[in-house]
Amino acid sequence: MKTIDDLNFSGKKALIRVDFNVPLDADFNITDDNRIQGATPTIKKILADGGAVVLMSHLGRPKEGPTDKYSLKHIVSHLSKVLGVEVQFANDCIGDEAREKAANLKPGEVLLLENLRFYKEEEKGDVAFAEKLSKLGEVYVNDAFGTAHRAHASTAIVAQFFPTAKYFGYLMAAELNNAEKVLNHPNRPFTAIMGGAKVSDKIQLIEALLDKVDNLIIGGGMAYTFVKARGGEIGKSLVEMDKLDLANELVKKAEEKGVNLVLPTDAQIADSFSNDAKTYDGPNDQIPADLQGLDIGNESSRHFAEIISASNTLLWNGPMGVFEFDTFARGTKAVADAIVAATERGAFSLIGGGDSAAAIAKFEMTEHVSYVSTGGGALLEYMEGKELPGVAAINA
Ligand SMILES: Nc1ncnc2c1ncn2[C@@H]1O[C@H](COP(=O)(O)OP(=O)(O)O)[C@@H](O)[C@H]1O
Ligand SMILES: O=C(OP(=O)(O)O)[C@H](O)COP(=O)(O)O
Repeated sequence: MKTIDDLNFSGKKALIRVDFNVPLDADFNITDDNRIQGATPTIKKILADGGAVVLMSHLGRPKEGPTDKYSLKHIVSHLSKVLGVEVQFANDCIGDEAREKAANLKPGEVLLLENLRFYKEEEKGDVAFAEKLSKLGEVYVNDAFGTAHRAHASTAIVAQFFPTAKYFGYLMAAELNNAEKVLNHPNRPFTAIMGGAKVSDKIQLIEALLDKVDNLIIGGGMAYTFVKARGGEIGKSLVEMDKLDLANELVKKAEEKGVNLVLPTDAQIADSFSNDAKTYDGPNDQIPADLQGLDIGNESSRHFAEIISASNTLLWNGPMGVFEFDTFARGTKAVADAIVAATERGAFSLIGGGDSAAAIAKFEMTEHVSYVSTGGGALLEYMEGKELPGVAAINA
């Protein structure tokens, strides 16, 4: 893997694709800067070498052209603080201003370009647009793991203009190494814990994992589709009626492959989708018609924790319940606690997926697991065995 360690950036201008698609509140404060922190070592190494840095990113999914809401100018002051450098900003990612500011950049200086997605050419992977971007640096670095599953102008196409001067940043390298370690060199037993809302989002990952894991724990909203498929009564719980056969097939496949597929047995049953709901723990296949399961029950939490405790590699994707409400965060917290305890006695734990990372952050456990991925969709696609365009473009 060609990383930025293979080059001394002294006197060089690096064009770095980062993923600064960070969550902002109504006052444009960054609510989670994991992705900015993640790209910092790459930027600092290049500056320390005596190089200059031009940063490019998208923010959100702007529909039509420049909008204040999606401007990257909102992150400049925070980024300056994190880097300890006064970051310059270009109000457009291409054009005269960007060109001049990039041309005048001195060693040790950093320029951030405006949101790439203000041009539809970015997502279309337009070659002419990529070429314009390529003029802003002499070396191309991709450190945008969170966007590596997109074949966009700045993540993939631009690399062709740097045939001998394209490198992976440290974040990209760390993400790929950790994902690879879990997938291909896990210490056993290897347990995957899947949760979240929908089976349909995770189906390919579940199938791919059946060839890799010893235990596959399924919790969260998606577990009810499995319970329903077995003929259980799940009340108003989340279900995908068109995925019942698929759920049964997955259970059968797991049996054939000798994978221990573990479903919850009880649920925290609620009378409404709210933090103030009245709740009780009961069997998740006997939920009254007007009620719904919004978390796994305590019996399931204990069972999941036992399996996690006995594991040496852990992959967690998706919460066990509606953890955004404290009332339904108990199961997710129990799983997080078990993962932290296993990590402390030497297991390797990889946390992926936007909501699992948010849950770990909410419980202030980010420092107590082995690795929290900055990728949601990108990590899932990598784990499913797909080639990521952002990775392929550097390796080409
Ligand atoms: N039992 C449940 N009923 C309804 N929603 C649930 C349930 N369990 C989890 N969820 C919701 O699933 C969402 C996360 O799903 P998903 O996006 O698939 O996870 P991730 O982003 O980690 O991949 C969370 O917002 C959570 O509230
Ligand atoms: O937030 C992102 O991905 P994620 O929602 O899968 O974590 C990336 O920045 C990619 O954004 P996109 O899904 O709009 O291409």
